[in-house]
Amino acid sequence: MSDRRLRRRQGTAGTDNKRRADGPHDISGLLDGVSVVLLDIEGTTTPITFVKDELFPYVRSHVRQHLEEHWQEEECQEDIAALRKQAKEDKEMDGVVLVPECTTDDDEETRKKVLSAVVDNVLWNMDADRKVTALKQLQGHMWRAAYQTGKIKGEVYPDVVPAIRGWLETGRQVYIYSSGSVEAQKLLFGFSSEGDLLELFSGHFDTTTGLKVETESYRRIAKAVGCDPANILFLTDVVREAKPSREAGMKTCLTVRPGNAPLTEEDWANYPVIKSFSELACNVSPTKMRSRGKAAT
Ligand SMILES: CSCCC(=O)C(=O)COP(=O)(O)O
Ligand SMILES: [Mg+2]
Repeated sequence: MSDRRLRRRQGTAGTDNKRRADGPHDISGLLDGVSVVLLDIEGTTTPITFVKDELFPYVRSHVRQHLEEHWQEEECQEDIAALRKQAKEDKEMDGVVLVPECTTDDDEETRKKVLSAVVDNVLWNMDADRKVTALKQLQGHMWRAAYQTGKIKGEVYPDVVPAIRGWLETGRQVYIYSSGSVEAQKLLFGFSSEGDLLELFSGHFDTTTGLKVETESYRRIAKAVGCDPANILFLTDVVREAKPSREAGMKTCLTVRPGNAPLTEEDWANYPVIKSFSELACNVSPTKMRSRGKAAT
């Protein structure tokens, strides 16, 4: 059997991302009728390596220190309570670490025991790259200090800002939908390598609206932005997110970026694919710029 047929049978694309990204793929008319562009972050606006090699390791190496320093604070206790609640829901899962009850008045021995359990619980959740709100809220709170002190700068692909500006100039709105908490999203774009980009976005959605693999989440987003799903274009690197967004009636396009998981032949056949936002850029003419506010087709 040929390599290609074998890969198709196994449902794996091998090096196809590179081969296919260099070849033709149909994205014509993708922006037609679109008045809202909804963007994923990791693997779409931002390299996966930034999340996996900078953001997540920061949490792993600072979680104990963060808990030690903020233990008495309401926000920290709320984060711990949310992790405890999530762990109870996960109690049947392999290797789950439960978080014992605690108060800020506990003796030192109890505090240390609970703190270690929280650290282990966070690491267990992160080992599985779980997208649960409790973990994402804590991560967002931890990254706050890292961004504000300049230890971390949000990475954004160079083709992202020019394309967004073109969409805005042609009367479209841009929203973010990421598993990272809304606070984490605002930090990434507020303290980005390209400066403060928050003014580009009309709003942000996270897992408090629902998981990205569930169709209902996309229906909720469409309702929240007051737009028919058919007029929303969702860009993501993950097929498990593309599928439910399409089921909800949105237009969907996959993004291929360096380091993203390879797409299968079937994915290439089923979805439009871009490797840079510049493929969806609007060349704004001076006339169109003067009539801002009108959605272009
Ligand atoms: C908002 S930055 C942190 C990204 C993150 O925590 C994550 O899980 C990535 O999720 P995405 O939905 O952007 O792929
Ligand atoms: Mg992604």
